[in-house]
Amino acid sequence: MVTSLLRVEHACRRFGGQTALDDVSFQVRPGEILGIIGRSGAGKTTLLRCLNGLERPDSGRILIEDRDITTLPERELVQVRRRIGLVFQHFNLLNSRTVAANIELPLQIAGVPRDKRRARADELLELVGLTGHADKRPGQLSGGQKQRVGIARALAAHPALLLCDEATSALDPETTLSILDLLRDINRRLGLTIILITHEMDVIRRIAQRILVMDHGRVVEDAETAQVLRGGAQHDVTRAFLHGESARLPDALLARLRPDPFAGGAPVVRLTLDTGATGTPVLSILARRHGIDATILQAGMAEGRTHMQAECVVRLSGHDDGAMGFLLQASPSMEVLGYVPADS
Ligand SMILES: Nc1ncnc2c1ncn2[C@@H]1O[C@H](COP(=O)(O)OP(=O)(O)OP(=O)(O)O)[C@@H](O)[C@H]1O
Repeated sequence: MVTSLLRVEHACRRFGGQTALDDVSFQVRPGEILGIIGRSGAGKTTLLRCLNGLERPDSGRILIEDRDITTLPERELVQVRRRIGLVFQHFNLLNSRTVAANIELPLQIAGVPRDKRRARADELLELVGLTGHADKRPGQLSGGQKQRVGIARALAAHPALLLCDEATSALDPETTLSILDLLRDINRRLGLTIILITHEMDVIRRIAQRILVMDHGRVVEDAETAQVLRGGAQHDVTRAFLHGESARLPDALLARLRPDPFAGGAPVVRLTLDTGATGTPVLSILARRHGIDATILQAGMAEGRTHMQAECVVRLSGHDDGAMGFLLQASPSMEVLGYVPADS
């Protein structure tokens, strides 16, 4: 029985003096959604190319359904590649073909007869919400619709793994959400394993169960997304991704911020709070029950996995032993950024 759909063991890849992959190891379980995030140059593209056999690591192994693709001859590699569906940032659709013919392309290459191909394309068009668009050309579709076609094409040959390379980076925020929801739906309905390569934490936050953070060719974090969002990040790069989306703290505040508590100092904390009808009036409770005044120093909105959240940096004045416990309950990812004079 296959326990891990994909296993990367000590993969290394260098280009001249440049290390693109440095001893990369991780596993992906069947049915999992894994988000791989990293800054530009971190090694994501090289890893993706190694995963689909376009590139071979200099050393290490990559096993897909227990077959080591780093040693397979080209003919067998083609078979393993059929187990992987690719979704691209710029869709890579052929405008000379209809939507249905684009979806059928991988099946045509694999020699599947025309009537079976068309039946599969119709099935997939329904799955991605594009019934009725079969005979259009990609050029007649919106960006989000094009990506739906890209996803349908990637699914055509019943892959075991869907590799999405910055699949939403060319889309506006609303369309991004609808595509991520579609991927989550496909994962649930088909039990399909998905790997998303991205540089956006929001993408991971929204659908990935696990996060892998790459930096300078290394995996610096491999954890459950929920754990990282609760404040359990192990590495600075992960924390930078988590908070990089929120505006940088104002320089005047940074200049006053000291790392350790001091007499007359007030903590500055970053809170992520639920909004809307389900949200607790955290700051009111803090004042009424705990006698703590919270001054908002910075605030913004962030997209959570299921709903919008408010992210704010506040200075807490007053003292109450239960206050921090209460805040941690309301915002499990609460982070104490430092201390400033209480009267500042
Ligand atoms: N074919 C190549 N020849 C030379 N150097 C390369 C090649 N491919 C990648 N590199 C180098 O390897 C490192 C990792 O690059 P890679 O493209 O994998 O990173 P990335 O995380 O995908 O970045 P981006 O988000 O900008 O695409 C970089 O320093 C890059 O310059």
